[in-house]
Amino acid sequence: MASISGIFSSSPTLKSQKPLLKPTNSLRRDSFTFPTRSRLFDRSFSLGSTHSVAREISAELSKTDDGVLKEAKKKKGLEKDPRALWDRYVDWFYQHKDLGLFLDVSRVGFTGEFVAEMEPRFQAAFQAMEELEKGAIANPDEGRMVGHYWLRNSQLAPNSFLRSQIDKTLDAVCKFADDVISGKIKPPPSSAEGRFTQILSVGIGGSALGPQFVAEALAPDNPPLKIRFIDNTDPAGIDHQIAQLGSELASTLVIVISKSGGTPETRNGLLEVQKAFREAGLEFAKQGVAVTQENSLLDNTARIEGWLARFPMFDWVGGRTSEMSAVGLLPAALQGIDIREMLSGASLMDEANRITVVRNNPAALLALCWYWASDGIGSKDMVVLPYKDSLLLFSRYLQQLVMESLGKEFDLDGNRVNQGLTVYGNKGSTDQHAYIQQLREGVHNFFATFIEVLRDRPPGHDWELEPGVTCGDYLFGMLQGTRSALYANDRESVTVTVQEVTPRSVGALIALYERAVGIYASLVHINAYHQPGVEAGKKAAGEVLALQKRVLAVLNEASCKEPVEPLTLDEVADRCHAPGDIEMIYKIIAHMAANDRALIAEGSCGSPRSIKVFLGECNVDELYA
Ligand SMILES: O=P(O)(O)OC[C@H]1O[C@H](O)[C@H](O)[C@@H](O)[C@@H]1O
Repeated sequence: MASISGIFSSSPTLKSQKPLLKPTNSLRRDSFTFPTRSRLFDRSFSLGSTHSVAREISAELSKTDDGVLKEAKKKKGLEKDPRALWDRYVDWFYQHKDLGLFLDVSRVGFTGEFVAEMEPRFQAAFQAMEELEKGAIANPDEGRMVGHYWLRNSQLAPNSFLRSQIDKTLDAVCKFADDVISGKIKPPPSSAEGRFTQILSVGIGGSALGPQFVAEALAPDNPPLKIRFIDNTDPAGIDHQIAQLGSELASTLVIVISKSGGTPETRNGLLEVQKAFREAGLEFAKQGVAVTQENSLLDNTARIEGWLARFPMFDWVGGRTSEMSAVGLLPAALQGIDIREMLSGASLMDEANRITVVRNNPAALLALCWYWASDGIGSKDMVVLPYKDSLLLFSRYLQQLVMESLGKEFDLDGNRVNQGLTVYGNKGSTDQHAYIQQLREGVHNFFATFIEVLRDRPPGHDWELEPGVTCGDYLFGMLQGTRSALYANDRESVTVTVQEVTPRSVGALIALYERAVGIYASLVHINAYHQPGVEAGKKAAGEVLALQKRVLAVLNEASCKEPVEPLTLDEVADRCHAPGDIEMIYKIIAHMAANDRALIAEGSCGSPRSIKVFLGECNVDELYA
């Protein structure tokens, strides 16, 4: 059994230390050294203050009148002269030679005047990013550092403790994956296979989207372990995944991923999977792996129940930027994906994104385009169109990365701004046969991002399906044609080109968009690293379930009477002392009735005022509970 619990050291988190600290205003961030942990805390907090200098600059700049943007847009339509457009293409063309990645922003109409106007904001954003990477409290509301960039270059981590956490985890992930693939770590002998053949990943949001995207993009045709996902609390969806595994459940490694370790959907998925294991006579603990923060509910459960392995999630890595932590690396490595190459692609991209000249910094160029195209307020949606089947899930992955990061009600100073940038898209050319009609001719509420992959097939496999033309040439033609047709109708677009879909280029793409989001957030002066809005929905869901328990108690009491007393909705609401919640009570009862947990005595759910309801079975014990 692989036990990596040593990785969960008992060191306190930075967050728990914060109240002990005294803010300083030192700006001499480069002169710090960190021989002891207490110095580390001092430093991170003083950098927090330094970070606020960049914030202040950015706050001032964000007050700048955006009249320039409007004026520039009015004056200048999109360039249509082919030679001038070619010049623009070449002038703004970005290439990263080592990564084989190119960025074309020529089909976004920003002007030189606009770029000059934005320059101070970009410089403030670069400064904020530098401070973030050095360990500033860049997520002020949650008092957290933001360290996903350290995951692909641990040397950047602000102290040796964090560095060793990163390195040890990466080594543990690689070793565990090697041992599972080689059969050194096996399922219990009851498995016919004698080795693990399947992964069932249980997680949601940032604990699912990265692993799903990477699996779709990079898993080989015959991976050492195949992967499936439970990323919801939909019972039918869960049953489907378990049914598909069939007898291979005995050789399935279940990876439960949750940073917080308390997300209800993930907990439910785990409970459902554990039930399936019990029913199949299997011992879950021997096949269960947890990826979560130290001492979370999930971590404690896994430790107490003696699961096969546990891997850490760090406080300073957000869910939506966790693909390069154990969250993404463990499932990827188990599928035979070269995770060190992914990390190296991301690291190279990070280096490029540290350049403080906008036109030479690909993430800054993207942020510039987003700002121009959506007026810095998300007035246009970003449609992401990868012309490559394996990148299908990129837009879904970006949806969380971009929308959860940028969709904010308040800016860093508490002003109501209702920021955001809507992302959607599937893939080309498939979408040309679905909604591109509207993009070309309909409501003009978007800009496009084409993701182009130059290599069609592995070398030696191509053939001409008509003289001089391959299947991949069609895909290429469709992309170029759509890009031109949209532009001809004043629809702007960005094109990101990679040579091939490889662990390196996928790592680079993830890093590119992570940084673009961070820079854009600075430009519009918001915190990209928290998600307060998500809590409102979770709280409301909890309230619905609490109300359901009261409804059940009321119905149970009436159903235990002799004779049974069917109740109207008004009666249920009164007895729950919740007359204002009658609509929700109706929905709760309709849901229970559809699942045979409540019986309708009179009327039908289609006519809410007419129904009288009771429970098929009364539970006397509960009456006195
Ligand atoms: O990883 P977990 O703690 O289970 O969280 C899973 C997801 O839940 C939330 O709703 C957050 O908004 C996401 O950012 C997060 O990725």
